[in-house]
Amino acid sequence: MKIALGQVAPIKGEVDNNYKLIEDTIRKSKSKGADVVVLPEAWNTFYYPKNIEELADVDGKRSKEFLSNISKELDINIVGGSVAVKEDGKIYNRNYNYDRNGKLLSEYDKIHLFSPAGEDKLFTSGNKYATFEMDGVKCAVVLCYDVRFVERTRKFALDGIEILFICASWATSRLNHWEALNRARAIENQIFVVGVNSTRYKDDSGGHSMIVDPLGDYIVEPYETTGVKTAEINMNQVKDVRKQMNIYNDRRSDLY
Ligand SMILES: NC(=O)CCC(=O)C(=O)O
Repeated sequence: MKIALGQVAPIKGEVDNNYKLIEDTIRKSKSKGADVVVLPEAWNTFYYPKNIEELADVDGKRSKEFLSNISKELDINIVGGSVAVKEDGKIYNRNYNYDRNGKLLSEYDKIHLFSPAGEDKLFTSGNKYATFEMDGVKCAVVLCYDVRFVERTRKFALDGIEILFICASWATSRLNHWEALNRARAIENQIFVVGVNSTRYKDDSGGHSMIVDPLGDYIVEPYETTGVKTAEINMNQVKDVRKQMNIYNDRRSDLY
């Protein structure tokens, strides 16, 4: 599976420009031969303009139409990061994922809202997660702060996921946490982790997107420059790693 990391810099409040940016990112990913492109968090409005209520996508209509049409046109899977969506008078930080035929694979609303930045005052948190199968591989997504809550990823792993996508708008000042958490989730669950963070100098979103293999080694090292990077992952590696050391067989679930 060839994965494209959509490490881009959405502009706060400039929704139309951000759609164009994301369209270019998806087209560039396709031109590099990617099977899947992964987008960052909150790419329609960025994180967060004061008039978010006006700018949020009503019922996710525009985002869904856009992602569905372009995934089908280009024959590419899209892990859609997230968009601000307004529904029944509430705002959600929502993830949509599409397959290469334009079919919605799953959606979820960010569960743990980032209270240090007041996200919990603007948004309503979700209350369900979903796994999905993409080109025959079981996957799940967590949005940014959600990755800190270790039990959630463990449950996905127990459910059989082999790739965790982490879509973020993560501050430069905590990139040490970002890198450690991406690698930890890979090592402790023996899965691939694909982390995509936006870059935005002024709003301090620090890039360092990466792909980590089930041993915790980098397939794509965290990088700073804005732009798409691609790499192939070999799904057999999950089985190979678990043949050498299988933490699932050795777990003491009777104790925790
Ligand atoms: N957008 C977010 O959820 C930010 C999370 C973050 O920066 C963190 O340190 O956690």
